[in-house]
Amino acid sequence: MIIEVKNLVKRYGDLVALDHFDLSVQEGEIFGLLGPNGSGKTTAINCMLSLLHYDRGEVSLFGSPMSPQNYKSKQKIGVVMQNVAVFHELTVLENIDYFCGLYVADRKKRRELVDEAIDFVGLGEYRKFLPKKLSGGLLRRLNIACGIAHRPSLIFMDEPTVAVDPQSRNNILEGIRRLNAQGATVVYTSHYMEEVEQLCSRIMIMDRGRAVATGTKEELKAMIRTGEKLSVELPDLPAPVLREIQAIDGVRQVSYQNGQLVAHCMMGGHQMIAVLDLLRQRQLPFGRVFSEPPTLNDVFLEITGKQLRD
Ligand SMILES: Nc1ncnc2c1ncn2[C@@H]1O[C@H](COP(=O)(O)OP(=O)(O)OP(=O)(O)O)[C@@H](O)[C@H]1O
Repeated sequence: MIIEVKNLVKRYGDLVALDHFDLSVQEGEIFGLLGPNGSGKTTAINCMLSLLHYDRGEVSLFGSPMSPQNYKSKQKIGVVMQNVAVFHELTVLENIDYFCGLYVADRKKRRELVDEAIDFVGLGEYRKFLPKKLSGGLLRRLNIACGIAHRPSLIFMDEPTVAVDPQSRNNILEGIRRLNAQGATVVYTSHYMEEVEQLCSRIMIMDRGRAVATGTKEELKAMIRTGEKLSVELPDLPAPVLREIQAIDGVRQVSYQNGQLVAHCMMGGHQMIAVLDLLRQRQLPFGRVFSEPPTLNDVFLEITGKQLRD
């Protein structure tokens, strides 16, 4: 295991930010920490990095205990924090060179690494720009370049796509995939479930400082009873027929609003044919039909009783 966290407890006064938190990450993974605001993702990362004191528990990185003095491990780690942390007096190139210089003393080698990092995040035409001249998305890309230029083998990224434009978001996500393909293990926090689903090989869903479920997205979705969500466009649906649909085996919950029937179904059933057959038998014409698999929000909702997004 490249990361092994056991029984971590972190309190801020009376608030328990991490509540007996365990985590194992294997080399080569893109591991997602998914949870709503305040669930403890940033605190978990800061504890793993020894940036925060914790009350209890153990953190081991690269097979050895992590501590503020463990410089051997620190050299192999890249960190992209939630808040952009760059020097506003330095240009794009100077910023990346500065952060890379904390790890790589050799100037020639550093020049190569900095150039690679600039290409990597697509900031080639902005090398001489000061950060204040960059858009929010470009600034985030600079933040990433500063965190990864020294070619770390373990990268922590804390919500790197918050408030960025779609082009920069795609650039960032694609970049993370490439870093991973080049051998880096990535721990990625987000409260965007779609992003985590697309990117991560395994996901931990967090709530109130605890891991509520961990697995691949398929494993997580198999943990719940919620199955597909069926939507059928139809101009009219009398209430008695709606009740008949509700009574179909495997249909959990139905609603009809603005010409759209929505049926939430149980996992493992095939209720679409039964629902459409019933509409046909009742001579109710319908238009487009959609079927959506359960989302990680459904997983979160079923386990915690709350929506992932507040
Ligand atoms: N320095 C601090 N002092 C007191 N409470 C804190 C401090 N930092 C975090 N907290 C609290 O600890 C809990 C976990 O916060 P944390 O920032 O780790 O969550 P998060 O999942 O990263 O949230 P976000 O998505 O908003 O970054 C929250 O209730 C937060 O208010």
